[in-house]
Amino acid sequence: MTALTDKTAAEGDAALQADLLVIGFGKGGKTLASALGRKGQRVVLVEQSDQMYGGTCINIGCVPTKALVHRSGERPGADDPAVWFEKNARDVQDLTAFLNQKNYAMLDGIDTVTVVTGKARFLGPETVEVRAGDDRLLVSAGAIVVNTGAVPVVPPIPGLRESAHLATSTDLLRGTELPRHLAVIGGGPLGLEFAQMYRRFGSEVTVLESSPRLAGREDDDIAGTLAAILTGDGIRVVTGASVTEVEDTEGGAIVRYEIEGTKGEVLVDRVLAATGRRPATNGLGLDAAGVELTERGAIAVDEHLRASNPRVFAIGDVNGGPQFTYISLDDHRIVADQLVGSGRRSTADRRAVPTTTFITPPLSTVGLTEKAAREAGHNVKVAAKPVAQIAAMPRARIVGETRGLFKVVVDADTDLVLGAALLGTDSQEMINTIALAIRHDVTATELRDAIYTHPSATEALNEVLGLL
Ligand SMILES: Cc1cc2nc3c(=O)[nH]c(=O)nc-3n(C[C@H](O)[C@H](O)[C@H](O)COP(=O)(O)OP(=O)(O)OC[C@H]3O[C@@H](n4cnc5c(N)ncnc54)[C@H](O)[C@@H]3O)c2cc1C
Ligand SMILES: NC(=O)c1ccc[n+]([C@@H]2O[C@H](COP(=O)([O-])OP(=O)(O)OC[C@H]3O[C@@H](n4cnc5c(N)ncnc54)[C@H](O)[C@@H]3O)[C@@H](O)[C@H]2O)c1
Repeated sequence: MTALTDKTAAEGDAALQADLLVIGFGKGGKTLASALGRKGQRVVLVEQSDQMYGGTCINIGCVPTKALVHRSGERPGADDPAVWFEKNARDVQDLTAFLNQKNYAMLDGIDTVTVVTGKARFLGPETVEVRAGDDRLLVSAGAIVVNTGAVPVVPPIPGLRESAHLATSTDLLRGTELPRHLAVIGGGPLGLEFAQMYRRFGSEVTVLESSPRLAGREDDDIAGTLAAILTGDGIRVVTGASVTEVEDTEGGAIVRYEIEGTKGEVLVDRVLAATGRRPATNGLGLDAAGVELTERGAIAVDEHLRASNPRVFAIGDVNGGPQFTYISLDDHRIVADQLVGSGRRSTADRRAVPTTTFITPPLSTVGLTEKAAREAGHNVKVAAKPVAQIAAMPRARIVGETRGLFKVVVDADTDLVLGAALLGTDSQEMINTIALAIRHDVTATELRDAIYTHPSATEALNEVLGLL
């Protein structure tokens, strides 16, 4: 059993009985396993790959991408871009290897937690089989939490799946070669972060997005500023594009597309499929467990994240909720509350969940857009100012990043903040302050007149909200 777990090998067991079984080493699952293990519960945490201790975020998601985004802005002009990229890619891979081992040790170091490395599959409502090669272990548990994440979608574009040049985000993060020309199919957060970071490392980049514009949910002024920043960086952004075919040739892959009947094509050496991620439920044997799926293939859960089998919970990307690490973390709070708390916490408690797309400068949002607020019938006031014109925010000039637009949407009748879209330096920090204000009914006037540190980005609120 050594392939599965050192602890069972020592005891020679082929079956484990636990209070809690967590399938998948994601953010919510590992936090739950750690919390309940520290309370003395017998916990088994199963992860299918030793490359994934700690889950998507630290190994193939948030951490390596943001580390590369940061490093992409630091290239010394004279350096060979390919050499510089390779060095940085290796540095970031070292960082994720370090965090992976830290995560393993963090859980394995708890006496009552057993980390099992193998692929889990339900055999029945309360029994799971874990396999690694020829090794097999049966685990039964009072509560079972599925935290298996999501996997990239490769769209059914003729020639794409067969192309030698196809890459998922995971493939790119595990490589060290700088593409000469990268095509990115899909202009969502993942596509844009990769597009801009490769561009800044020195690749030519073409983004092919099927929607009529980028950031389709955002107001026109924010979406327009975003597009101008990306094209200003030399990224070719093609919107309204229907990608019709990918054909491998000697010189790379030809990606063909159409916009309203007009054909176009681009020759590239790498094609990133960035068209979303779907819940990872394949091979989990959910039928055997009596666990139902939604129409979109996620595990169907109630507001306490309980599945149709009441012993089973689903947390993180696999339950079809917003795909963010901090949502997986919050999911763990709800399940912990069910297992060892008051049982009152639920997904309905969530208000004003912020997002950040980590392009440079970052785009951070929370709550309603101006358009959505008007459509919802609010009497709307808007404060918006280009970052370059915000005199009270020297931070932008200090860090040499003055691009962007800050916009806050306020209810004119109540003075409460309805939403914000902050495209500008350090907005990934500022947005958390605005989200907290929305959640706790802090008014726009109070936010405007608050004392902020200097020179920070948040102090822009003193000036921008003064426009109301
Ligand atoms: C490139 C990229 C960048 C991202 N950037 C951000 C960001 O900046 N901020 C943000 O908040 N979110 C970001 N995300 C999204 C975020 O990473 C995910 O929403 C989050 O990691 C999901 O966590 P989770 O808890 O659902 O599970 P995951 O962390 O995905 O973990 C699931 C684990 O389950 C394992 N597993 C699957 N099936 C089995 C099985 N049958 N048996 C055993 N183990 C199994 C998998 O190997 C995996 O380790 C990014 C995602 C990607 C891909
Ligand atoms: N900073 C962050 O928080 C961050 C970063 C990366 C990823 N993520 C998460 O990971 C998940 C996956 O991200 P994503 O950007 O891949 O997914 P997404 O679903 O958010 O965006 C996919 C984009 O691809 C476009 N698209 C779909 N099919 C297409 C096609 N055939 N041709 C061209 N365009 C097409 C869609 O219109 C959309 O704009 C998201 O849920 C996101 O929340 C988060």
